[in-house]
Amino acid sequence: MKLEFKNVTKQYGEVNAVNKVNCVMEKGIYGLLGVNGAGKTTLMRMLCTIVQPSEGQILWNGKDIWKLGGEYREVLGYLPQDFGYYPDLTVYDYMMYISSIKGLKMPFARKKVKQLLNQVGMEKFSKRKMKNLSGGMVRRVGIAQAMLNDPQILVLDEPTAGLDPNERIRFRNLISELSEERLVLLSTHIVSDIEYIANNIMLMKDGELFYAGTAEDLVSSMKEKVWQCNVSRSMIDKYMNEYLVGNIKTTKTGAELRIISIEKPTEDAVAVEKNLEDAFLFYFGEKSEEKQDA
Ligand SMILES: Nc1ncnc2c1ncn2[C@@H]1O[C@H](COP(=O)(O)OP(=O)(O)OP(=O)(O)O)[C@@H](O)[C@H]1O
Repeated sequence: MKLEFKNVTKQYGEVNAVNKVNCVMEKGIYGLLGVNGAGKTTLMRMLCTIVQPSEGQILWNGKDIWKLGGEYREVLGYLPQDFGYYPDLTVYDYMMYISSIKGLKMPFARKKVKQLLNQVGMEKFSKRKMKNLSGGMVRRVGIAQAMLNDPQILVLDEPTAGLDPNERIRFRNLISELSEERLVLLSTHIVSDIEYIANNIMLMKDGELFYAGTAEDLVSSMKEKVWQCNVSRSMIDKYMNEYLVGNIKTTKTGAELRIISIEKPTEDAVAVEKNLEDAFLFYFGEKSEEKQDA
């Protein structure tokens, strides 16, 4: 399986929502990270043939996805960000309804719906109306419906939006479980959603894909070191203004700061291992001074 973006651009008036994206994707989990408005949804909508690129091509095993049409949609599963459903349908009826839209035959659909609801932990709620589900439950049904055709490409647009920390963990495990023999593209602006499950990280900013590769390579591409140091309360603002500061943990006397910097910020600062969160802050973040200036 091979999915290829060739110079893919989407313009909305003056805005380049997606700008000349080039990349090749194969089996595995791809975490698409970017702040709001970076172009993630537009990129995914093009991949799902909902929006047509203004320029460029998306190829599935060497063929243009628009030319493949229905044949391509058969291998695709999509959970949109604004996942719409019929509130009065029960979970089971909703799944059966989507099965019929996807052209699944009745006996097979019944079996598949049962199996998927079981897999996403929703079988015991199959008689509950969609409108009476929690946000996390709705998302789980959303994933199950995207899996009905056993897709080779599974596209999940911010599947963890609005979920609590426990549900996020459950989701990570579920996505990891579902990723076998598939290409999963998952967008988020929360690093921990993908830190442990994605083999590949893609970073988007202002419509451009400016990094695609492993998390390890991304982290080591940062020349800066990550330091941990303790500062007194009165000095916190000074460090916040001078450095790129990640975590701030208040202590009895002041705060423990996680600072990204080439030089050692304080005499007793200790260099610590860099992680994906640091890299994300480094490539997307800004010093609080810059925030104030903006
Ligand atoms: N239908 C549209 N018409 C006009 N502009 C659009 C349209 N869809 C997206 N845009 C613009 O394109 C840019 C990228 O939007 P997109 O929704 O793809 O970003 P995103 O990374 O998915 O953000 P979010 O996480 O907030 O969904 C934004 O500037 C947005 O305002």
